[in-house]
Amino acid sequence: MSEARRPARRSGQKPGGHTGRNTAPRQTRRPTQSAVDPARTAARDVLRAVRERDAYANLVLPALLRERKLDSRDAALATELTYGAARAQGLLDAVIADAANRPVDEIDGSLLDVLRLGAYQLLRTRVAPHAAVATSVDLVRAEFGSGRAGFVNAVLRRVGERTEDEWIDRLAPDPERDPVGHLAFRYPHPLWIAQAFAHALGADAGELAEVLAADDARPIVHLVARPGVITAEELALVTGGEIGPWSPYAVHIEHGDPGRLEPVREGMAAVQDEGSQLVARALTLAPLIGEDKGRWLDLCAGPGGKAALLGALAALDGFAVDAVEPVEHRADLVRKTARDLPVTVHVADGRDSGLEPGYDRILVDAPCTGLGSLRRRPESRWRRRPEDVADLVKLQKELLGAAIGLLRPGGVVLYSTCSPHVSETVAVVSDAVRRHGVEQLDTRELLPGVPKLGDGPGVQLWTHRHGTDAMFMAALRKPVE
Ligand SMILES: C[S@@+](CC[C@H](N)C(=O)[O-])C[C@H]1O[C@@H](n2cnc3c(N)ncnc32)[C@H](O)[C@@H]1O
Repeated sequence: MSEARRPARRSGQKPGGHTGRNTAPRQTRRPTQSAVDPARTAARDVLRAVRERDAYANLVLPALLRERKLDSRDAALATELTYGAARAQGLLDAVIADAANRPVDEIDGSLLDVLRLGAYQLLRTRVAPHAAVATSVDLVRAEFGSGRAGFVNAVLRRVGERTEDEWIDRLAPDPERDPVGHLAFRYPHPLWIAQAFAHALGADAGELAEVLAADDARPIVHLVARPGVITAEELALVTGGEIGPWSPYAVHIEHGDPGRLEPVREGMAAVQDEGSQLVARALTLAPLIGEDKGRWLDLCAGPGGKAALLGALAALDGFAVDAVEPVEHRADLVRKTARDLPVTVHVADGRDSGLEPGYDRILVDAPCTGLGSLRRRPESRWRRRPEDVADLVKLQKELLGAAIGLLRPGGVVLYSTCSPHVSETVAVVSDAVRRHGVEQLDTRELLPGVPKLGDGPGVQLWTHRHGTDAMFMAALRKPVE
């Protein structure tokens, strides 16, 4: 068995046990785990949790940084390395496989995590190459001993022999013959996702590089100022943030933990992507036939960001919102998020909620692949599978059909996804129009002042154009007989 394939020794065992064939040069320095760089140790541990337990890096990392009390410099480095390596995994793996002369699935996972971190530093950061290699070798030596450290040392030295562009020239598909494949390699995304984006862009497929690059940019935090409680101007003043360009409730903050901001702790504001704010607002602006009697429904409500914004807007007019969520702990999150608002939470399947029909306005913010918010969830692009789409589309169609059944004649349903995949967006909407005879409204008119919304009638937001998640939305009105 090669060093690279040797099963990981359980953590907690002392380093220095039998390591089998040792192909590495003799090493005299044996760092202990505690002596190894805390930022890189944290990054390695998060990548391991993502790989072994399907954990979410953006949940595990902040908890781990708090628990280990990393200072702000180490915390920033750990964050950059973890998220950067998680996002770039496809490119890093191709380079590592070439440098190691074997497929990455033949490399022990614990070593692969460190190789990904090391390769990321070598190719995509200004960390000095000797530091990138030495710290990676130290991580492995402290845990597994010199044999495996020698393997990591050799592979990373080979990785460092070329720049990122040189590796792309060597390994990426030819840009003339396979332009989408080339871009998917250069701006690391699975090919099927790059193809789905190109399809959704249609005539604007020339923007694909910008779409993919936007997923790699560090997202800034968007806050929503709760209507009727605080204005965006006041929130920007209190937080030192910038007023968002499109939603009247949005404030952007570049730095800091939003959970520590007083308006967030007091429930006057919350973290919410500006695109999500536009979705909730669009529902409230849609023209009904007949009077709005103030019966609103959010059919897929968890964790409750849009339900809370709808609730706050409903409260201004003395209206009320029902919120449906089948997953108990997510229903709890809705209750928490929308506390003090006229929002009633129902734990139920939206396809068969048992609610009384006759709603004026319904939001179907359907479960989806989430391909529109990959920048916020670093590892998710590598976890999603194209096979996921068909099951989600079936559920999306059923939920939209159920919502139309709950609308009163002249009422409006707003269908939205945090995905631009056309099977989840325009195809679901066309199916509903065909099957249920609803009228498609020009959704662009429900986002006043927002530019570049395409040909309609649905709206596709794009991160590279609008700075929001790539939300899709379409407003459908039930005809009056
Ligand atoms: C995209 S999320 C909604 C996000 C939410 N609107 C917000 O702004 O916080 C989709 C939600 O639909 C829920 N869901 C899944 N299956 C459902 C079903 N059959 N009926 C209703 N909701 C469902 C999921 O649990 C998830 O909480």
